[in-house]
Amino acid sequence: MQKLLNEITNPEALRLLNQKDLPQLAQELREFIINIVATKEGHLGASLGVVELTIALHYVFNTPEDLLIWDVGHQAYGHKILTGRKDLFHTNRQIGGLSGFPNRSESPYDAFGVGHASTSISAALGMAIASKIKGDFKKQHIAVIGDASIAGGMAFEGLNHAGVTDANVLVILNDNAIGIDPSVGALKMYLTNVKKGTQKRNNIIKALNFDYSGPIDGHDIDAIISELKRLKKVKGPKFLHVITTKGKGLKQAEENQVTYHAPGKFDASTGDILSKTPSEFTKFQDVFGLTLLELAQHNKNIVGITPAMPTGSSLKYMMDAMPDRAFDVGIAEQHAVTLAAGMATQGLIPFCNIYSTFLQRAYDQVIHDVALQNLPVIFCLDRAGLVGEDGATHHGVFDLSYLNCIPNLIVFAPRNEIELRNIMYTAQLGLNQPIAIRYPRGRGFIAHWKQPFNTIEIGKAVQLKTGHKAAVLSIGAIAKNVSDAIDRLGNPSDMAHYDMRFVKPLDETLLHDIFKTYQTIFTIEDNAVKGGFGSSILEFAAKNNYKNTLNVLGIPDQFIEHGSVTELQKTIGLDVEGLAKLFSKHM
Ligand SMILES: Cc1ncc(C[n+]2csc(CCOP(=O)(O)OP(=O)(O)O)c2C)c(N)n1
Ligand SMILES: CC(=O)[C@@H](O)[C@H](O)COP(=O)(O)O
Ligand SMILES: [Mg+2]
Repeated sequence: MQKLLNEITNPEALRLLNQKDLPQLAQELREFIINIVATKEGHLGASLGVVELTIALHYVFNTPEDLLIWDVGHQAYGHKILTGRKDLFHTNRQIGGLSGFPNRSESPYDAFGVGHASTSISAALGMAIASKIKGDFKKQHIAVIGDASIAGGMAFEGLNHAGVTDANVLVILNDNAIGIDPSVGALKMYLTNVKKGTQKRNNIIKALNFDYSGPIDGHDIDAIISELKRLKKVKGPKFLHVITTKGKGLKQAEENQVTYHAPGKFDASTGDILSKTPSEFTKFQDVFGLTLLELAQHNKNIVGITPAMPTGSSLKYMMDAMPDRAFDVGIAEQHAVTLAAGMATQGLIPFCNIYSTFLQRAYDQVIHDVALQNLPVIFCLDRAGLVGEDGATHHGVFDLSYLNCIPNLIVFAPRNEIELRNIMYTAQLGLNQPIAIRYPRGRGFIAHWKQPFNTIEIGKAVQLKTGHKAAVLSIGAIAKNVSDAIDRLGNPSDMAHYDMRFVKPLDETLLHDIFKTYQTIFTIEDNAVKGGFGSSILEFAAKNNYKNTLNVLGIPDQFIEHGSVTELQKTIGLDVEGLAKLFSKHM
């Protein structure tokens, strides 16, 4: 029974509550989050950990006038529920429903759109400076940032700037000593020492000119409220260090914080994760992780790098087996890329695994530190294409475009697990240039993917199917939808299908054949249509004066929201049925 929570339709109603009732509200809010996430899925541990902090923030500050920014935003479920979205919360992360992250178009209480880590301090500082310029000295600007996210470069840059301003900004460090995987690095050690009381002097936050307070117990609502009230009156940059437990209130989530970061469906009363229907297929991530380990066992120069995603990327297999050769560098994509570049100068073979969406952070490093020096770094871009429920902030739909224009870089997309294995094998044999290998989130299509290795010839495409009337050129794992769509045609033998494999270099010899053979050509990619694979084919056609009918399909020039991958593909015509319909129109 959510007696108190049911009355809280917005934070104004919350502020009318008696402070002594807030622990009861915290309990109800936790239960509400657990009940919905248990069936609808989503991020769990982070939101459970900040229930008291969330209530205290909205109780003390005058949101939405005061601006509250949640770093990453995966911990903001309580915030959403208290700010008028309780009745819609069951639609969280579903198509047409609430976004899993704060989003300015969703609510005036979401002061800044988030999803990628370490942005909150810069954004809050920007808002605080804007308020000052506008002569508003009452407004508060608050960034809540986790212990893993504060180690990201941008967060340091924000602190460094804020410390020399008199901007009215409050940074709250929500320190639960874990990211998705355990936090890493010297800063984590520093924070541990602060908590143990062994780091009383040389406070690095004070040294950056912040009014520092804490650490305080982030589950003690009265303590947080009293400190927030004090800080509200302090001018200039302030920093509050709060200690919380990720997963607080659900035993399993507290004990197994990595799994319960985003546990999938679970039993709300017991906390036990519900078993999924077993699949004969393996995740691309595990194919990557297990293949890398296998290769590293034979090639001593191989090293692995992940910025804070050892479990998600499956680099953990190598980290467990070879801790000296596999590195979790924390939320530090830029560092990860240049670290790989440095290693490559010394003859190591770095497999730098970064989610496609997060590599956007390290674009200059890819160009300036890797490609310009032609260093043979092997980028493995995980979560390429549509990722599903995480939505617009996380879809990996720009990589082919942003990599396509970089000289020296090979760009490859495996259509299945065996191709992923073989390109990893080929790359570690020794390329004289960098390569980016992009593959999707989730399971592949081949049960027996662990086949003996074969070398892939760089720049060589393959024909998957012959045809009489038209040709489809696909890149990457979307090939599966294309094959299934062709199978549904009245006359499948009309359509030829080529897996082009490489966006760079293109297999121009084969392309000439294709353009001379088929009047109608489709290009299909799960990347933005602008600047990606299809654009390269259009350029090829223009350069060679081909006048064929070209249909370029991919992610349209808009941000795609959240929903299951299949649903999202349907909305943009990349699903099997949509492709089949389109093909048949041209037959
Ligand atoms: C730039 C970037 N890299 C990686 C991620 C993936 N990611 C999401 S949450 C998270 C861990 C955040 O940990 P922390 O800041 O401590 O917050 P907590 O989950 O503990 O509340 C990571 C690595 C991301 N969102 N953005
Ligand atoms: C909040 C965040 O950025 C991550 O938790 C992300 O949701 C991970 O996505 P995967 O589930 O695809 O690893
Ligand atoms: Mg944390």
